[in-house]
Amino acid sequence: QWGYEDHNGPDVWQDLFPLANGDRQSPINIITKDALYDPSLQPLLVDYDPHSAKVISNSGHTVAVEFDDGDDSSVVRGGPLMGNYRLRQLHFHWGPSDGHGSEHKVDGVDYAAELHIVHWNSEKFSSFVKAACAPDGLAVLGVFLKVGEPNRYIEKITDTFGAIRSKGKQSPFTNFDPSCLLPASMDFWTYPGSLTVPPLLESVVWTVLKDPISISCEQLAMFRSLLSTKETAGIESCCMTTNHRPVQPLKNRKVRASFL
Ligand SMILES: NS(=O)(=O)c1cccc(NC(=O)NCCCCO)c1
Ligand SMILES: [Zn+2]
Repeated sequence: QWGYEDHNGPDVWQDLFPLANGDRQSPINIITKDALYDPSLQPLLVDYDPHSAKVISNSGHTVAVEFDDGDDSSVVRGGPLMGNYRLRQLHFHWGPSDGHGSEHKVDGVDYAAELHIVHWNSEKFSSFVKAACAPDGLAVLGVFLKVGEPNRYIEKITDTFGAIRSKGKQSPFTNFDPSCLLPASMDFWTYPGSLTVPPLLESVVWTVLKDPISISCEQLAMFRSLLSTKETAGIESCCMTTNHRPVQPLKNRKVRASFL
């Protein structure tokens, strides 16, 4: 099973997942001076129904809030996107210390963590799984987390950790609108990329917000206290201390900016 340790981590994912060395892999280092301002980019518009939120789960690789994607109650549109993309799940990536943990970088700088809000193209496809195999099938909104003040909305997520400590655990989680985890500005960079976890499918239109949201170091420590092992693991249980993929080659891609 793939993971983030030496024996099963990002450096050996290519053994089982050949796309690891593909032409549009994520994450990347966003070099701001090379980003092209594109005035034709529309504003990114999110419209989420808090009742779409269903469960929060420990997948063993991250903690994810899963949404009911049976209709277009919660969507993102605009920006570089053609049509509606339906909200599916959100999850986080972090590192072993506060100094790094984001997946994307900005001018070589890491943030402490990164939130991914995952959507799929419900205009062209009938399911997430089908959309995940198409070049414009998924839209992931990336939000950087910077260590600072405690975040009262992240607190709603960390409050559930006692019930989902080990891999495979789930807990009801509703009445949650992910807009509360977005910064004041919706300025973004966008580029064509991939899932940052196996199978690394090259089906993601990435939009990475320029401004971070805050998270406290205590809240970050709670993410690292989640377990990547099942409850039955007993004494061999281990903490989810890191789950971020290193940056990948830009190759023949352009990053566009929605702002000057
Ligand atoms: N990291 S990411 O590129 O945003 C990305 C995009 C789409 C799916 C995923 N990850 C998954 O689907 N993981 C399956 C388990 C997560 C829900 O428990 C990650
Ligand atoms: Zn992710």
